[in-house]
Amino acid sequence: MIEIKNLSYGYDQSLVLDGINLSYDEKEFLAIIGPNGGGKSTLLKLMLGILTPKSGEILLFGKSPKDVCKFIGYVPQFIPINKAFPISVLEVVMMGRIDKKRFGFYSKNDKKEALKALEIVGISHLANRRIIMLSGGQRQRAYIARALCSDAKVLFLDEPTASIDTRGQIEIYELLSRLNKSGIGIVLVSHDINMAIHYATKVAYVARNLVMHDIDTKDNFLKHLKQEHSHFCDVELILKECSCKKS
Ligand SMILES: Nc1ncnc2c1ncn2[C@@H]1O[C@H](COP(=O)(O)OP(=O)(O)OP(=O)(O)O)[C@@H](O)[C@H]1O
Repeated sequence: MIEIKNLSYGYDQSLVLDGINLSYDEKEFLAIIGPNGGGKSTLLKLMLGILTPKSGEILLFGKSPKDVCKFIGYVPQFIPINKAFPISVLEVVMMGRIDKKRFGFYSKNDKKEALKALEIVGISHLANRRIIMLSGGQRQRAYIARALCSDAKVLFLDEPTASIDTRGQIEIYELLSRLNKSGIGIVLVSHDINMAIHYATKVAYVARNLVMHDIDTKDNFLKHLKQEHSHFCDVELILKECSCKKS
């Protein structure tokens, strides 16, 4: 579903990503981890078609990302909220169907789909509340609902649990895991290695290059890190000596 071949990208002369290869299908819950400035968000933006590769190729569902945006739901890292604009949760979620509007109006079906998405993420009771009144975790659920109701086959999320408390983080990861099991692809950038390891089925470590790890079980992955990467710590994974296949 996502095929990346020999991808390189730099904002100026120097390369941020160099020779990246990745093969992903929607059955997987893929977490992209790595150090600050390693190129995680850049990789996500390339997969979304927001940026264009300097060299190499990215195919989503066999096509260029720009041609398949209707299958992609994106939850960005920062979503600015205009406090003076009293938009409701339901209205935010319906924005996911903006391309389906007819003559500038949402249909009954758009509203039905938005309510269904709110039901799935567990906050249908908050549909009429102003978005600024929600907690960080509830707001993040609303944005996931917005991405879902666009009929997305894969969700891309950039740091979905930043500034959410631990309980809220677990709930968001549980929700994403459930969505993944129901057939929706999940690709997320995370700094929280513990959460990523616990919920993801694949972990891509990105620091200019990409190293892919399969996670059959959390224990095996931690054992693997201990054996192969003696300087592993919670925040900075340094996998330069990694015996895993560098793709
Ligand atoms: N628009 C831009 N113009 C120039 N350089 C940029 C731009 N966006 C990112 N960079 C640089 O590209 C590199 C990779 O940035 P990116 O945001 O992809 O890293 P990241 O792994 O997501 O980092 P973090 O974990 O800190 O969010 C960094 O050195 C960053 O300064």
